[in-house]
Amino acid sequence: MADQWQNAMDHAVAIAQKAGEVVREALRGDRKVMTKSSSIDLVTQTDQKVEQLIIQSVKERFPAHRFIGEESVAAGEPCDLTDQPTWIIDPIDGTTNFVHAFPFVAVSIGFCVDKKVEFGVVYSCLEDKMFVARRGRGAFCNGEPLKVSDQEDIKRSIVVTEFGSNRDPDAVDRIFSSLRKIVCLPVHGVRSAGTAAINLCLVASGSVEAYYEIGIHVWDIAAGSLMVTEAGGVLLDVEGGDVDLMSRRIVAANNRAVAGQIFRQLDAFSPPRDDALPSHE
Ligand SMILES: O=P(O)(O)O[C@H]1[C@H](O)[C@@H](O)[C@H](O)[C@H](O)[C@@H]1O
Ligand SMILES: [Mg+2]
Ligand SMILES: [Mg+2]
Repeated sequence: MADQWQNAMDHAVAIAQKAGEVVREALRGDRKVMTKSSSIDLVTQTDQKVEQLIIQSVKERFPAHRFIGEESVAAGEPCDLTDQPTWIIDPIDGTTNFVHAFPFVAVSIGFCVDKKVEFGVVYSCLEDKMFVARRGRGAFCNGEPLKVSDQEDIKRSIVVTEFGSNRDPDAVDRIFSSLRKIVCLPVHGVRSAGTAAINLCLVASGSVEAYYEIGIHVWDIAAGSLMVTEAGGVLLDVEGGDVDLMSRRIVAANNRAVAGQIFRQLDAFSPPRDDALPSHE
């Protein structure tokens, strides 16, 4: 059966590729760094330029579609997810990596209809890996199908997480207490790529068993979350309920056994929801 969203997905892949060229080119020159909510919440002109490039090109092709973009929300646009076709864009996921030339930087484009992610595109620009997932049709990296790890024991797993940009002492204490419990299970290892989108692709690829984070935003995870489920993995909230893309909390794992062993260690907290803020932190 023909795929209703094939044209949009092809467009997303093409524009992610083009955005990746802009990111790679920008890495060859100086990067002017600005800050958003705090001194460690970074943004560059490249983040803004890439977001505009993506939005303009999608608008020309699909004028009725809506957008949630990280840098547009930072500039005061609403973060409203309706039932209408909506592109959810993180122009550079891993801006801190980009600023420091730490080599994991992604362009992340999710596409939702009726609040469900229909497709996700994550382009890992420096690895030149194009991850694509289509709801009900699988997840792929450079055309090769992705499959999660079949490990069921957290003690034989690698877990990925991030510290994020929240330095509120209570949040930092909870992040460390959760991490301590996970490290001491013990797990084989803990890693951080510095980008939620790539972390989710690592779960989808079977390179790690799980990823969790509190404090991410919908644009960090919209595309990568579908990569995980289409590769056979699961998503949960950090307290074990259903994942909510606007809640800023996620556990992504290869299976329910590992996801359950993760969320039970977590000292959960609730940052302000993406859909409850006039503009994001
Ligand atoms: O702001 P960008 O788009 O680079 O995204 C974020 C990452 O994706 C998080 O996992 C990560 O923890 C950081 O909060 C980072 O800000
Ligand atoms: Mg991001
Ligand atoms: Mg970003």
